[in-house]
Amino acid sequence: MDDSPNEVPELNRPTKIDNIEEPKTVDELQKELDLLKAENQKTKRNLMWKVRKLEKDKILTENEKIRLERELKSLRGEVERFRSPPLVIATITEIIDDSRMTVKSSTGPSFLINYSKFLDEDLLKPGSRVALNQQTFGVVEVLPSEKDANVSGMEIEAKPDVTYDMIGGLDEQIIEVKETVELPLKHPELFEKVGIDPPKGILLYGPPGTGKTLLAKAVANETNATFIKVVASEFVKKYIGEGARMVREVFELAKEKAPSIIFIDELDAVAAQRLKSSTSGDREVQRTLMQLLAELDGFESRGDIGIIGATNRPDILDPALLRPGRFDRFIEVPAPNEDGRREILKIHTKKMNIDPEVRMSELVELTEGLSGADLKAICTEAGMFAIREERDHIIKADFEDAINKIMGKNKTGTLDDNGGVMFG
Ligand SMILES: Nc1ncnc2c1ncn2[C@@H]1O[C@H](COP(=O)(O)OP(=O)(O)OP(=O)(O)O)[C@@H](O)[C@H]1O
Repeated sequence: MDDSPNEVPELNRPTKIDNIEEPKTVDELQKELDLLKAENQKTKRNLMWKVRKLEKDKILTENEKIRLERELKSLRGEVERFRSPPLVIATITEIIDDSRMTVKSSTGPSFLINYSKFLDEDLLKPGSRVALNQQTFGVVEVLPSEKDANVSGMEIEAKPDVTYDMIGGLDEQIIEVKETVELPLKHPELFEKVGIDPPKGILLYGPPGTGKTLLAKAVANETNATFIKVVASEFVKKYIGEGARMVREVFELAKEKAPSIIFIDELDAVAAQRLKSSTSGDREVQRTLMQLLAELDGFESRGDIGIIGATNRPDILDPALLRPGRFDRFIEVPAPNEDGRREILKIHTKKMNIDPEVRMSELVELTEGLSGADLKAICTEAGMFAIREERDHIIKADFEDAINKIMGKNKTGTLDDNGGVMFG
């Protein structure tokens, strides 16, 4: 070791270290600082924008929450309403004083009940119909007159203008209907002479829109009968005892207007197989069905009243309804096959002004699986497309658009261009 005092020790001597960078100049540092500042500004702006968006989202979510709470409340109310027992219908027989009156309920017995002074006095008259709470027998509301109630559930036509030639693809069904409903109405003496009762009721069953109502109307037309249509689901809509009363009234009306055809659509609504009746709604359906059975059994089939039921669900019908002397003939009204569709399309395009390029066979092919009601809708729609384009005739594209619209999807098939008018 060398300890000479003149020598600077090794450690204190300035050395050059390779990997240390040259110090930055002030300018460079300033530039970096500016860059960082700009970066910070940008991040700050982004964050502020995000905060504003979140605040907006929060307000929207809060509004949505309020809306959903309101909806929940109204749905709860609705559920409560459905849970509440149906009301009893009664007719006022006498107003005793300003708080009491006597009523006769539609299920039979009479009651002396209290009523509120807040009800409209002008409406509270003997003969008015009121709805009563099932338990307390308090008057809940005064109902519109019976006539109004009837109109909503019943359709009456003196002589419908539907004829058999307006029905396509149901030739066999027409023959059967003629034999079972028309013949007894037109020639009751034939049955008398032979000594048998004419069939009372027939049941038309099949998918919706296939011509069941049309068939019933055509019979009424052919026999000059009044057509009375009721929709069975209307029987059991609201008030206890109302369904049975309506059934009674329909049969009374049919007798009054005889010859007549009673057409009961959606028969399954009151005639589904009896379940263990637990709710008062079920019991109401039962009562209505019992009344219907009683009317069917009770009236003498002299052939001047024909009863036609219709359903899409024959499988769920109560067998009691299908016994002899009730609805004992069943006629299937299926969706139309190829020939059926051709006939139906011919009927509905008869008066239409159609371009010769439209080929019937193509339309028949493209409409496989559709019902008579669908085919009618397609013809109407095709006409509408032509009107929209200010044409006075219907072209192939109109039909294609109409078929697509009715089928609810874009069918790929198109009509070919071979020409030839196929409409008769
Ligand atoms: N076979 C058919 N021939 C001609 N038009 C038909 C035919 N089937 C249905 N239509 C048309 O569809 C319309 C509805 O048919 P309709 O009311 O007879 O059907 P439905 O079987 O009684 O239906 P729902 O079961 O829905 O009561 C008719 O007014 C008619 O324009």
